[in-house]
Amino acid sequence: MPRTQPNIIITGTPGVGKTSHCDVLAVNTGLKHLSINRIVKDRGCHDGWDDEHQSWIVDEDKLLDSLEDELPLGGHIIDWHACDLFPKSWIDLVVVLRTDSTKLYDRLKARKYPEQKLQENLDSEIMEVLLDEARGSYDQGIVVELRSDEADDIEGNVGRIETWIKHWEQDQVASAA
Ligand SMILES: Nc1ncnc2c1ncn2[C@@H]1O[C@H](COP(=O)(O)OP(=O)(O)OP(=O)(O)O)[C@@H](O)[C@H]1O
Repeated sequence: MPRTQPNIIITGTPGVGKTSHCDVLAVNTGLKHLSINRIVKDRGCHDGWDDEHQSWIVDEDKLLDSLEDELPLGGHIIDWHACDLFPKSWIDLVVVLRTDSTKLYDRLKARKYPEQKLQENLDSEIMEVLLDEARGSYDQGIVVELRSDEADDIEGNVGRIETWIKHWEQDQVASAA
């Protein structure tokens, strides 16, 4: 059955501002904010804790199994630092947030990230790893790169995404008529 509400991935390097964007977008649109980090932990979609990287070792099959009934229905904002595992047929828009490396350094430092993890994330942002992943996994037309340097960017970006949602929903109605 065609979706009446879209599924949107908000992705990017840790600290780039995904949660900050998703929280506002969820309030403004009523779409459901799915924090994949929280789902991995709460639904046990992992093979234990990785001490070195201070993160859960994600079991992608379990994660997809746990999402396969709800996600294809639409109406979700998917918040994660990876995007390539979600089937193309589930996803309508992929937003890759980007930020300046000095700003990212300050944000991760404020979160007391260990030096190695901080450096890995900085490298990942500089090398555009998430942007490449998004472009390699989805049609070019649905991948959008947005800046998340200043607090004002959040409001502007969310406004742009809300406009996109309205157009998407109008297109769905038009193509169903
Ligand atoms: N556009 C922005 N301008 C200024 N500060 C921001 C911006 N976006 C996020 N921040 C700040 O950066 C920090 C990290 O933001 P946030 O938790 O939203 O990032 P994230 O990408 O969701 O991180 P993670 O992947 O680790 O969950 C927070 O302190 C937040 O207030």
